[in-house]
Amino acid sequence: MSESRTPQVLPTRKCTSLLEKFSEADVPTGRGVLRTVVFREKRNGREHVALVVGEVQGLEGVPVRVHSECLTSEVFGSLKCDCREQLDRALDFVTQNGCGVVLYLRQEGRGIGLGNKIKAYALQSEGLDTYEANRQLGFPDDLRSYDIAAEMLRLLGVRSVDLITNNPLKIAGLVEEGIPVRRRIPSRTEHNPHNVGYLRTKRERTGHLIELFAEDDDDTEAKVG
Ligand SMILES: Nc1nc2c(ncn2[C@@H]2O[C@H](COP(=O)(O)OP(=O)(O)OP(=O)(O)O)[C@@H](O)[C@H]2O)c(=O)[nH]1
Ligand SMILES: [Zn+2]
Repeated sequence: MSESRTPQVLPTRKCTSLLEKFSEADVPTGRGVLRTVVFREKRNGREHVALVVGEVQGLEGVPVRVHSECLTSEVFGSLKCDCREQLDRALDFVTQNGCGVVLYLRQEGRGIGLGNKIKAYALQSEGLDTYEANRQLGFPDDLRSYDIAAEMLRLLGVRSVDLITNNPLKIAGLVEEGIPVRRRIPSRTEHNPHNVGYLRTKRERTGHLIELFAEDDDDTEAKVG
């Protein structure tokens, strides 16, 4: 009797490439030089940025922040969220560490875009929370995907990451896209009267590991901030 040859099911990932590496230069900043690498999405020309410190090619456990664009806080100083502070603290961490990557993804408003985020803010001023406002506009809670981030990391030669985040879905998203997450580095920011409700909602509704109050402190892990 001939040997049965049941095909083995192997883990797969998309073979198609979503991105091209478009340009690269050293940019001096107050924190030091950031190697600024721009990737372009082939399907729509959208540009995403990797800010690289040190030599990360072929390394395991590279400190990485996967950051989503937030024009309102990062450029205009909005106090409604903690995005700008998270970005600043991640840049502090990778520059002080001498090695790491901050990916700046053009996924404004958790992927719904700036105009829709401002529509969501208008609904929030009527009493809806951040997720209810998204739903009212016909969007899911979070429209982001991590395929672009994963491909950027692969193109940079990063083998596994220590992810700077409080968002468990971000960890799961990267792992699903084939990037091993060795551990989480918590990102701690200050809350204010304008963002405390938003942070609390993220903690309660989507399990964000946000330390809001002194009793949440756990000094056993490395932290950003
Ligand atoms: N739709 C919507 N997007 C928001 C709102 N507030 C902030 N954002 C967006 O949320 C995104 C924040 O993303 P991240 O900085 O990755 O934060 P996160 O998903 O909470 O995860 P970590 O910061 O990694 O813990 C940015 O794109 C902001 O523009 C809001 O009320 N509604
Ligand atoms: Zn924000």
